[in-house]
Amino acid sequence: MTQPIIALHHVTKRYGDATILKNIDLTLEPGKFYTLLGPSGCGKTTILRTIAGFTDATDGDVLFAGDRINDVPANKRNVNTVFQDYALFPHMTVAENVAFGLTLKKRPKPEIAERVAQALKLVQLADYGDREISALSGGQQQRIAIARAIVMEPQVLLLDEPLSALDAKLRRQMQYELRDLQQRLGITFLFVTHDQEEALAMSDEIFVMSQGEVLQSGSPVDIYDEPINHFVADFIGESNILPGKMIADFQVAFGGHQFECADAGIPVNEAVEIVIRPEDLTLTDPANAKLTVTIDTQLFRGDYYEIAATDSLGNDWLIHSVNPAEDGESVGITFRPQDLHVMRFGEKEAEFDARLETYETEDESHDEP
Ligand SMILES: Nc1ncnc2c1ncn2[C@@H]1O[C@H](COP(=O)(O)OP(=O)(O)OP(=O)(O)O)[C@@H](O)[C@H]1O
Repeated sequence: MTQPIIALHHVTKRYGDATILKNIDLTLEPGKFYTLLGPSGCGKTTILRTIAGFTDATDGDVLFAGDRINDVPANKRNVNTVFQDYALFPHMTVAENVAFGLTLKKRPKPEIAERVAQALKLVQLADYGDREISALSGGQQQRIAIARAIVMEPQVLLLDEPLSALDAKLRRQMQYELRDLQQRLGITFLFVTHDQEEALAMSDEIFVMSQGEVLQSGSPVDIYDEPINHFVADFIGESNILPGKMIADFQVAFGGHQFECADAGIPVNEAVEIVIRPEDLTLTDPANAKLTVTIDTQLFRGDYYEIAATDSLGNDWLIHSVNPAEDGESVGITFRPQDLHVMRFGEKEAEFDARLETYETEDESHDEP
């Protein structure tokens, strides 16, 4: 593995009796786009502040390129932050704002001018240097805040909900721009959001947080397809989460029937939860179906119908279908074994990874001649 640019080892943060971060371990590799995702108050900003040096960890180590930096002051860390409210100086021009950090460092004037011009070009506002901050739109102010951070040439850029003040359309555009900028700069971004769509769209790797803990980390696809528990499944994307029981390896029961699934290593008869994404369900004739449900209601969402239904045991189902159904109609649903994902109650990420390893390795050994 590449030497991490940032690592947190067993980082805990307490304010009085309240434990805000609980034994956080995370590593960031150079040049990747990472996201801290979780509901309000789960500790995302506190992690950024700990890395930036604005907050001290109560316990644990903060490493930069392998060196412990707990005692290094914020202005000596090769890390810059873009804040949620941009924190631009309203009485300065755009160029003066972007130049601020370099001026503080007493860099020569021609160097400052060149680096400011370069940073403004990178955020596509090359001609805006003389503008007043108040004469910029929200999206432009956002880009200036980013220019002011990247002009310092940090190895790590921390972004605290930088898109939250923008309207939906501009927000989408800025998602593309930020991703593109990260790839062009080739530096590490650690982005904070509570918006799961934004996290899925932009990140190489996501850390899903709840109540001061990282519950799961992985690529957007891994986290979407194999959420570790109810919280993650529910927080990321739309899902059907049903109570079930493990019958055997690769066999699970729910909704009154047994089904083939892609999960193993769980004791027989253990109570589990099953996740199926609404887009993995297909409406079909009840005669060919795996389960029959009754349609309660449906909403037209433009490119699909979002259908709410109930099975014979009273479980609620959400189905995305390109075809509409009739309210009150009894319809069949089908799904593939690989679209079921079984979750154990209370399983931690390390246990989940270890379990997956056992049967994924077994699978490979079955493949050998
Ligand atoms: N200086 C402080 N003193 C006491 N408690 C604090 C302090 N700073 C943060 N907290 C508490 O720590 C918890 C985590 O806050 P943090 O800002 O890290 O959450 P967050 O996930 O970034 O939330 P949001 O998405 O709302 O910004 C909150 O309950 C907050 O009230």
